[in-house]
Amino acid sequence: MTNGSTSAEDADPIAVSIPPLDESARETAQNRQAELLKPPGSLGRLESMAVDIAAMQATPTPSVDPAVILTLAADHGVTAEGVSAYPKSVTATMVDAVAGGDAAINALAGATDITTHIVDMGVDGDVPASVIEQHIADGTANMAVEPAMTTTQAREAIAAGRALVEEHAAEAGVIGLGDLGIGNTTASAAITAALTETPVEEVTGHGTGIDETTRQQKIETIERALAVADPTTDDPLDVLRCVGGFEIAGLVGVTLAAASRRIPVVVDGVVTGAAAIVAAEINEGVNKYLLGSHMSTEPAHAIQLAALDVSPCLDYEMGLGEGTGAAVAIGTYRAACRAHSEMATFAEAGLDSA
Ligand SMILES: Cc1cc2ncn([C@H]3O[C@H](COP(=O)(O)O)[C@@H](O)[C@H]3O)c2cc1C
Ligand SMILES: O=C(O)c1cccnc1
Repeated sequence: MTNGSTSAEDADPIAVSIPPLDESARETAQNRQAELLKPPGSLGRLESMAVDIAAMQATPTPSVDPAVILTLAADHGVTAEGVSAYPKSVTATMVDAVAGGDAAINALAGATDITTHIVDMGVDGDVPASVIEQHIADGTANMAVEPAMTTTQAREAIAAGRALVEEHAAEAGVIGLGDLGIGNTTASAAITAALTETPVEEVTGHGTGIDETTRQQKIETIERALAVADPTTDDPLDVLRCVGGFEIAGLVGVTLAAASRRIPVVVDGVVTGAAAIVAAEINEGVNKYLLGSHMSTEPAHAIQLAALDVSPCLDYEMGLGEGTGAAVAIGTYRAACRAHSEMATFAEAGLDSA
């Protein structure tokens, strides 16, 4: 069951119109950068970050505020194959912790003035009433045995993600993507292998800390899943249905809806990266609205970012998810936008620029 979707989304949740970047706003912002009270180029990539956001938001004075992170949670049937260092029940426990303000995402988003929302897309267990409910089912099926979800469920989850943006982040300056779901680095690696045509061995990491023997089991599980369901690799919705997750599908919907509203989307780690490559395959216009955050320790992440042509703005050897990398990066994007909008020009300071 899902809720909050409009009849238009029910008709075709993947059909969105994504506007082109505003090149005139980019040019105005670029010119302003050249006039600010600093040697041209001396704020390095902070300058291009602000200019890129100006083109996305169609304004010469870009701002990340109000910044919102949507952390979508769901369970994965593939945990039955022993692919994670933690039991499936930890997903519900972590949703509880996020709702109570006790998780890493709460601390990091609090430190960077970001509003967070936690969403149940398909948790197999009880969650507190304060969690936003977009529950599709009690976790996906085991992808190593059968497709993770039905096409109807994949579409419902995408529609739910779109509804989340409309209902909770329509006025956001930026939206950061976050995930929770034991087993979801397996789904993410499988999606990445299929859509980027990369050998499973190269995209499969240690997730929450599995040893090398278990990683080999994870590789074998993903290879079996891709052989069992045999998704059409040039059909992103089919790949999502066969080896995805409800939170990943929801994040696809969030990304499509944000891009259609000119809201920049800050990709977090490997799970949100998997959602981003699905969204970009559904509609290539998405690419222009993606902002990198960090470089995850999971090997699929670098492959995803290269496929998306997105650069991370930091590398702190993080590999957690929840939106934690996005939270830290949004602090940097905010700094970039504030320098751009708040600094005086040489003329305002009564100085010649050269
Ligand atoms: C306590 C805890 C907090 C987390 N926060 C995010 N994840 C991350 O790790 C999980 C995916 O890794 P795997 O595929 O190896 O299961 C997801 O829940 C993801 O959000 C966590 C994992 C744990 C254990
Ligand atoms: O990069 C991530 O998003 C990640 C890495 C390990 C576990 N969960 C998420």
